[in-house]
Amino acid sequence: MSLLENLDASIKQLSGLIVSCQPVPGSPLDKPDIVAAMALAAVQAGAVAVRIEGINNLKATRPLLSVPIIGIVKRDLVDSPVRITPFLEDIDALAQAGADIIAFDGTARPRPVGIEAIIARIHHHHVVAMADCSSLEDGIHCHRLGADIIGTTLSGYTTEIVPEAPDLPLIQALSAQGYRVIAEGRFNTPALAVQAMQHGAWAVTVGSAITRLEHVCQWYRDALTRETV
Ligand SMILES: CC(=O)N[C@H](C=O)[C@@H](O)[C@H](O)[C@H](O)COP(=O)(O)O
Repeated sequence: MSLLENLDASIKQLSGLIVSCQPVPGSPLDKPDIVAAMALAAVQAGAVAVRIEGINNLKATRPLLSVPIIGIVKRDLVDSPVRITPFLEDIDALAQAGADIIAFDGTARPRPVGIEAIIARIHHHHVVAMADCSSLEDGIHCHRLGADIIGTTLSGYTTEIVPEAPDLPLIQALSAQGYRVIAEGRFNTPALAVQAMQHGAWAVTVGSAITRLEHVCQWYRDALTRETV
C-alpha cells in the first residue's frame, strides 16, 4: 500500500484531523523538543498526521512518531513572496530528515525555482508532494504538474488583508475536480473543521487554534476587551 492509500484508510477510520505544530517564531515554545512534544500530544489525541516547519524541528519530531509528517521549510526571501519550501535543497533536507509529505508554495507568484522542478525533486525522493495553493487556478495548475495533494493553505495570504473566515468555496471547487484536498488556514473551531469536511476536504489541518498559544490568548483578550469595556 502506498503512503497515500494508507492515509486514505486512516483518514476514513479516524477524524481526518492534521495538526500543524508551528509555534509563533521567537515564542518560548519555539524549540524543537517542545514542537516534538506538541506533535506527540496531538497524535496521542487522535491527529492522523502533523505538519512541521524546519529541519531541526523535524529531526526532533520524527523519532517520536510513526504517523505521516508533512514537512516544510519557511524562508523570507528578498526577491520573492514565496515562503514555503522555495528551494530544492530544502526538499533534500526535509526528505533526509524523514518527511513523508513535503508541502511547497503552489501559487503563481514570482519564485526562485519552478513548480515543476519542485515536484520532480519531491518525487525523486519518493515523497508525496503537497501544493499549498491560494486559488482554484493554482490547484489546477499544480495538479496538472503532478502534485498529489492540494492544500488551501495560502488562500487569503496573497493579498493585503487576510479574511477572518476560511475559504470553504475553494475546498468545494478543488474537491469537485476530484483532487485530494487538505483544508488549511483559519479553521479555528471544531465547527469550521466539520464544515471543511462537509465541503469535500480529504483532511483538515489546524495550526493556530491548537498550537499557537499566543494567538488563542489574543482571541480571548480581544473578546474580553470588546465585551467588558
Ligand atoms: C499562510 C501560512 O504561511 N501558513 C502556514 C503554513 O504552514 C502556517 O503559518 C499556518 O499556521 C498553517 O497553515 C495552519 O493554518 P492555521 O494556523 O490558520 O490553522
